[in-house]
Amino acid sequence: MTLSDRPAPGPQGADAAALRVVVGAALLDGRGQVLAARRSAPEALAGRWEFPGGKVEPGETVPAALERELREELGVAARALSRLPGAWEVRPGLELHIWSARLLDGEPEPLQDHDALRWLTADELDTVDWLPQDRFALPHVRRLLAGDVETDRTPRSHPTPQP
Ligand SMILES: Nc1nc2c([nH]c(=O)n2[C@H]2C[C@H](O)[C@@H](COP(=O)(O)OP(=O)(O)OP(=O)(O)O)O2)c(=O)[nH]1
Repeated sequence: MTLSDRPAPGPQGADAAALRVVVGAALLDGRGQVLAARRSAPEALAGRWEFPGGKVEPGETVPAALERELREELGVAARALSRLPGAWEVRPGLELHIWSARLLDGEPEPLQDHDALRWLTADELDTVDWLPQDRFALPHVRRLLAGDVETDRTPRSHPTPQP
């Protein structure tokens, strides 16, 4: 059972006030690859892989938070597309949501919080050491990737290796 199955907060909104969302991006390149990022901090999480993103600030929408985090952490412009099913507890009061996102401009770089980035195909999703909660999202990401190949034909914003 995921946290999405819980009853909605009561009319006072007390649960909602206590609950914070961290949003991760399944950032697609339009060619069937998704970006994974290796955390550099804190020490307990360093070396584990995640979907780049961060906590939604008070008063901010989830898509806006995602787009802001991708600008700050990776230096890219991206558009949040839609939320994947599920919500997973990171710790009490903090739950993880994953959204699909499209890279619009820029080449992702590990500017903040990460020390490595990898574009992964569906077949490569299991080749990195994901944070535990992120593993629950992988079946949804795999489905997303199956529908991502050549969905748009605009030039990729990250370079193709030359022979
Ligand atoms: N960004 C991100 N965080 C994740 C994922 N999976 C997962 O368990 N987490 C956890 C790691 C952290 O405990 C927490 C997010 O914290 P964060 O440090 O990335 O948030 P933030 O960028 O907003 O940083 P701060 O304002 O707290 O300094 O959620 C994921 O896929 N992406």
